[in-house]
Amino acid sequence: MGTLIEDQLPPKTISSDHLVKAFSKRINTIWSDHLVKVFPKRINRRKSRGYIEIVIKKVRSFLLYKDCEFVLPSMILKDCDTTSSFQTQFWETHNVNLLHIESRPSKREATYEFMVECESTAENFRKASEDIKKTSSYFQIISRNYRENKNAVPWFPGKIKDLDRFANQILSYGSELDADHPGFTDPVYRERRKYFADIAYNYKHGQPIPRIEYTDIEVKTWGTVFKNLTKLYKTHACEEHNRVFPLLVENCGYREDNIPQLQDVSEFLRDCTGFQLRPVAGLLSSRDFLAGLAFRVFHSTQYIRHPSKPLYTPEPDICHELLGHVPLFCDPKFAQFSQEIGLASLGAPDDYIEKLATCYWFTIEFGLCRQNGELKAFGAGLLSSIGELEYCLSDKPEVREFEPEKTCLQKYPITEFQPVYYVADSFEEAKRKLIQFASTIPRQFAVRYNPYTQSTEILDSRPQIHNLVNDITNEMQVLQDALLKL
Ligand SMILES: C[C@H](O)[C@H](O)[C@H]1CNc2nc(N)[nH]c(=O)c2N1
Ligand SMILES: N[C@@H](Cc1ccccc1)C(=O)O
Ligand SMILES: [Fe+2]
Repeated sequence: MGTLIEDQLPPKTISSDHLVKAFSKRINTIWSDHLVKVFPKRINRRKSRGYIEIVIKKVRSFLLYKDCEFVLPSMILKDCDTTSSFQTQFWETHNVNLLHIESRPSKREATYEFMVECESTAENFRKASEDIKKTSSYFQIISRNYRENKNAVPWFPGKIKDLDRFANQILSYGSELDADHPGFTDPVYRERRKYFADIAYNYKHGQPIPRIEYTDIEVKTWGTVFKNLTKLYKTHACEEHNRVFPLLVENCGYREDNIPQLQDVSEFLRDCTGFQLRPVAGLLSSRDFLAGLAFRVFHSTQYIRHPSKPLYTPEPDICHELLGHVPLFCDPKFAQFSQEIGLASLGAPDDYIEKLATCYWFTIEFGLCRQNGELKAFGAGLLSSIGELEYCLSDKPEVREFEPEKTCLQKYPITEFQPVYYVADSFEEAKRKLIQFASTIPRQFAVRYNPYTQSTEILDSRPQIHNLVNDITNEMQVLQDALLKL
């Protein structure tokens, strides 16, 4: 992965164009970025105008990149209230490099809130933050570097667009195959994987997902998987999967001789539950992957498994995403359950991320459920693997009740059939248990997803909670109205 980024580093003489690129890469790639939220205590309310004019002293150019303003170090703030200009100088004297500063009307107090993005050594940052905390009425550090800073909340996306930052944080790039991968020695396959990885790497939120002309070999592989799996679904898949599948055939081109396009599927999903797909170049960390779910965004691969092993693949591929995951994300209760796992993960400590990832594994990937007294598969890893779909409902594996407190500790293999499966009574029941479990995660605030602004909100003040009460009261009104008219 490293090379991809280094290739784009600026040459020795720097044009402003190159700087823009370098800065955007830094924002995306340096994990030590700190996002600090500060309330200046003595803000002059009449004077503050909700924005900051920036004059850069030593470097003349003011850089604008997409919707972000990247501010060079050694700058001062002019023509805004004295508090924030004090603060900027303050960061400077502490040798903290400002990358981005933003002011917004606060949702917590009748004042403005400053979001400051900066980088520095851990020691300088600690000193500066201790000092600034004294002059602030609200102070929070949200950092990628949370392991070095015990006061920091692990960084998580605030706006849906922030998911663009995951693209270059993948654990393995799509074209880097392990030696035991069936496509490892196939140069044509590797080239193709690079092609897909690059599409995902360059994808930005809001763009349509590029359409793919799949090769004959790829379509044939899909056909084999599709034909064999659809035979099994009636007896092995849960009701929800069987209910939705015909709609995907009807609306999204699910056919033996056609690999559906992610864009078409994503649009259909949005109509069903508001879920959407986003292409991904490789494996994401559990933290990033789960955070996507909080926004009802599912990171999907676009390539297909190697033709030599159509019935089993050691990693997710388009068969797994489209045949395993998509049908269930069309189900409202399942969608809610999935988002709930995502929301619980935001800002959670590492050990809890692992526990949630394990719950994800034994439900969304490999879960079973009880329907009309029979066991059925709802996990996507089962619904996309002919071998494992039959195996999981045989009498060979061990089956236990889904109990997040216990399930979250279970170790599991990734490249072979699961020795243990967990059963949920219904998605609603699983969600209820999970919310209960999530309330044990140590976190100083509640998080809520605002679908209107497609952003996550940290709820840690009275005004925000009042707003929530207000929203719910409106909903209650609708409920009451509906009940009266029944
Ligand atoms: C959340 C859990 O760790 C899960 O296995 C995730 C990890 N990262 C991933 N990344 C991608 N691209 N696709 C996936 O299905 C997953 N699964
Ligand atoms: N084994 C699954 C793919 C998969 C791999 C890893 C995790 C989840 C799913 C299949 O063959 O379809
Ligand atoms: Fe999956």
